[in-house]
Amino acid sequence: MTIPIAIAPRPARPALKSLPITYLATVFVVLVCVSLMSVEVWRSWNARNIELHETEIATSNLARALSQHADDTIKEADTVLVGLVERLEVDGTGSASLERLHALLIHHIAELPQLNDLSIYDETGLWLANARTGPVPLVNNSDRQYFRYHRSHPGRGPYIGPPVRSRSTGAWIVTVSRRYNHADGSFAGLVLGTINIDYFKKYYDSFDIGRAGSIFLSLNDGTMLVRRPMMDDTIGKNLSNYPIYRDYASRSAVGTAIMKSDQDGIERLIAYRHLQQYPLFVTVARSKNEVLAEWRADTYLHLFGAMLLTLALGLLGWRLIHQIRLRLLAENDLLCVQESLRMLNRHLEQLALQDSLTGLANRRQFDNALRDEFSRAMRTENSLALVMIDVDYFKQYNDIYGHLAGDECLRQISEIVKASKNRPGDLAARYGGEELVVLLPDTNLAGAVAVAEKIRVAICNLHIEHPSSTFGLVTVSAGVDAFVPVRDDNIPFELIQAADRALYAAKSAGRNRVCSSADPR
Ligand SMILES: Nc1nc2c(ncn2[C@@H]2O[C@H](COP(=O)(O)OP(=O)(O)OP(=O)(O)O)[C@@H](O)[C@H]2O)c(=O)[nH]1
Repeated sequence: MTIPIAIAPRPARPALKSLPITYLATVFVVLVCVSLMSVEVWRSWNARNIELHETEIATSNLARALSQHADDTIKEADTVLVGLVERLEVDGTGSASLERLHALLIHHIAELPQLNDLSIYDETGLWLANARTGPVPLVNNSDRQYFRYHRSHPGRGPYIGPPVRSRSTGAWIVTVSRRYNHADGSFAGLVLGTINIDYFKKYYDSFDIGRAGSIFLSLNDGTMLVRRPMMDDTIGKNLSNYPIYRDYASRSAVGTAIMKSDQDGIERLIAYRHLQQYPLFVTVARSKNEVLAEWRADTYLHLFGAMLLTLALGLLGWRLIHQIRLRLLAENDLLCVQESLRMLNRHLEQLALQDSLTGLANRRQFDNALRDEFSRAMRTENSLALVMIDVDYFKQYNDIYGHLAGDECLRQISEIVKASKNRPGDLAARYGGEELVVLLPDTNLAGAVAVAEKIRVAICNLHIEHPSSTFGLVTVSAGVDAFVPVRDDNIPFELIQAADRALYAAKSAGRNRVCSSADPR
C-alpha cells in the first residue's frame, strides 16, 4: 500500500514592507542628485552676482572717467574765457583791442578741438568779435538764455547754458559763458565759448557699452546735453521726471542703481556722477541683459552638463537599487524555499514515524520510544507500563463488512486509544495489524490496568455492530505489564513479551477484558 505524502504548502513570500537598504540607497541617490544640482544653481547664482558687481564697478569707473573728461573739456574752454574777460576789462572794446582779441580767438580755436566757436558780445547782445568769421555779422544774441542770465546775474562765474543750435555752423553746441563788466561793475557784455556736442559724442562712441547701453551728459537741472546713442529730439530735453534723476542724481553726487526704462522696457545697471567743477552730471547705463549674456550662456552650458551628470547618476543609482532589490527578493525567495524545505522535512519526519491509517505512532516510533523510556525508567528506577490491545474477532468483521469498513473500525478504535493518553510522555502506537499498544512511563501495573480498562469500556461504548462476535459488538482485549527495569537483568522486549502473554490470557479467558501479568494463570 502506498502512503500518500501531503507536501506542506509553500509559505507565502513575506511582503517586502521595509527594505531599509533600498530606501537608504534611494535617499542617497536623490540626495546626491539634488546636491549636485543645488551646488550648480548656487555656483551660477554666485557667478551672476559677481558679474553684476564687477559691471557695477566698471560702470562707476566709466562714469568717473567721463565726468573727469567733461570737467577738463569745459575747464579748458572756461580758462580761455577767464583770459578774455580779463583782457576786455583792461583793454576795453575799442577796435584795436577787438582786433587783437580776434587774433587771440582764432589762436584758441585752433588749439582746442572741443571749441566750436568763441565770441564776444556787448551789453546789448551785439556780436563784437568771433573766431570763425572775419567781419562780424550784425547779429544780436540778446534773446539767448546765456545773455539774459549774465545781464541779470552779477556773478562772475561761468554759466553753462542748455544746448542750442549754433547760428554760425548749425551744429548742436553747449555754451560756456562769462560776463565782463565796466569799470563801475555794471554789465558790459559777455564772452562765449561753444563746445561741439559732436566732440563728446565721438568720445563717448569710443567706449564699448553694448547695443542697449547709453551715456548721458546733463545739466544739474536735468537738461540733457549729450546722449549716446545720439537722438536729436532728446538734446535739450528735460530729464527731471526720469527716476534716475528724480530719485538718484538730484539727491546725491555719485551712485548706482538698477532700474527698468519706461521707454524701452530694458532693465539697466546705471552709474551716475556729478562733475566736480561744473553743474553737470554724467550717467552711464548698461543693459543687464547684455551684461549677463555671457554668464547666461555659461550657465546654460553648466546646467546642461550638471543635468546630464544628474541623469546619469540617477540612472546608475536606479539600476543599483534595482539590483539590490532583486538580490533582496532572491534572498527572500531563498528563505521561503528554506522554510518550505524545513516544513516538508518535518512533515516527512512525521510521516516516517506515524501510521497512515490510524494517525497513531508507527512501529518504528514505538520501538524508539520503548528503548528511550526503558533506559530512562532504568535510570530513574520508575515503573514502565505497556498496554497491548487486540481487536476481537476482527477477521470476521473484515469478512462481513469488507476491508474498508475494517479500516474505518480500526480508525475509530485508534481515536479512543489516542484519547486515553493522559500525560505528555504517554505514547499510543499501532504495533501491527489490528494490534495497538500504549506505552505509559512512570506508571505502575494498577495504573496501566486502569488505562486499559478505560479504553476497553470506551470501545464497547462505541457500539459498533459485530454479528459474529459473541458480544454482538466490536470489543477489544488488552494485556498489561509494568515493572521497574534493572540494568543487565531486563531488556525492552521482556515488557512486550509480558504484555503479549497477558493479552493472550485475556483472549483465552473469553475476550473483551483486560488481563495483567499479575493475574493468576
Ligand atoms: N481491515 C483491516 N484488517 C486488518 C488490518 N490489519 C490486520 N487486519 C486483519 O485483522 C485480522 C486479524 O485476525 P486474527 O489474527 O485471526 O484475529 P481475530 O480475528 O481478531 O481473532 P482474535 O484476535 O482471536 O479475536 C486479520 O484478518 C487481518 O487481515 C487492517 O489494517 N485493516
